[in-house]
Amino acid sequence: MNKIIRIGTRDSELALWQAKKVEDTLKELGYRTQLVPVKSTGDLVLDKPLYEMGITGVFTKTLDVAMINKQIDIAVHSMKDVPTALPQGIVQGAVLKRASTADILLHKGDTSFLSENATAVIASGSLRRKAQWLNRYPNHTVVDLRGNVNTRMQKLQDNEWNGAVFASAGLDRINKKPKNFVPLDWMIPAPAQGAMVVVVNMDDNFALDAVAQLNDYETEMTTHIERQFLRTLEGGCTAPIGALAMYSEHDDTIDFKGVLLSLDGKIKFEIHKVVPIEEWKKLGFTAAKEIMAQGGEALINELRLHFKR
Ligand SMILES: NCc1[nH]cc(CCC(=O)O)c1CC(=O)O
Repeated sequence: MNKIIRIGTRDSELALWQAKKVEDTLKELGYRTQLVPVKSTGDLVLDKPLYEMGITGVFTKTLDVAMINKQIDIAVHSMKDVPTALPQGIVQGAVLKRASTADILLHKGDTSFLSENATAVIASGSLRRKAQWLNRYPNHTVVDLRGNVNTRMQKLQDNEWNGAVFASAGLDRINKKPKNFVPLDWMIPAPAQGAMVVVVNMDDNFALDAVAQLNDYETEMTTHIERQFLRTLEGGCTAPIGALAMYSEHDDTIDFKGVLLSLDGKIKFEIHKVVPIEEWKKLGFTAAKEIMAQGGEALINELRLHFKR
């Protein structure tokens, strides 16, 4: 019980907040912990190429390498940034209780551009947000916007754009949600948006036992459904895909919404199912198969070709 659990985190404000949240909870349970901010892959060396180890995520690979090198014991991620296939030897230790799943639009006080036929420039670096925005507002233009939450907020202020799309959960966590925002209740979030995951080395029973106590079963289940939908549809390519599963205690059912769009938002395949809880394990898979049968498979194949070029 005396071992110190080293918690790896990236050094953005949001990442640090999330890692501290896990640290505090572990401390409350009586564990000793240490936060280890990990900067870039540059100073981390592995004796095998990353892809051979199944390390693919842009946001997660630095921590994956640190974990395989045993420089950290666990890593905390925004679950939506984690590829659906984890690297060899790394397992999901816990999914924390989910916060808001919503996307929101930050604007500058005037929202008249949301009325029909108006034009506007909206910023987002996400294929999913861009496609859903253009599907709903075909007269608008969507420009690219990348960086961590703080950088993106600054860029919105520094540019003439009308607004930019953010995950509500990220802004809530670092307490930076401005008053100028509108919730986008029609937009389907990224699979696992608003959830945090803790990953652990497969053979580390001490950390696995500790972290298991942080798991929220309902969030584990709903994010599993959403990520299964994503994995079944895209199979390694990137595509504008949204998914949201919600458990209803009252009916003991899962409400699932999924969407796949073309990059320009002109084509959209949607699914909405409400199923008894007993069917949760296959729900993401069956929903994805239905989207494919609607014509989604051809669209995915097109996207695969597009990104190969
Ligand atoms: N890709 C960046 C990212 N990863 C997780 C969050 C916020 C927290 C969450 O969605 O769980 C964000 C910022 C955003 O999408 O605005």
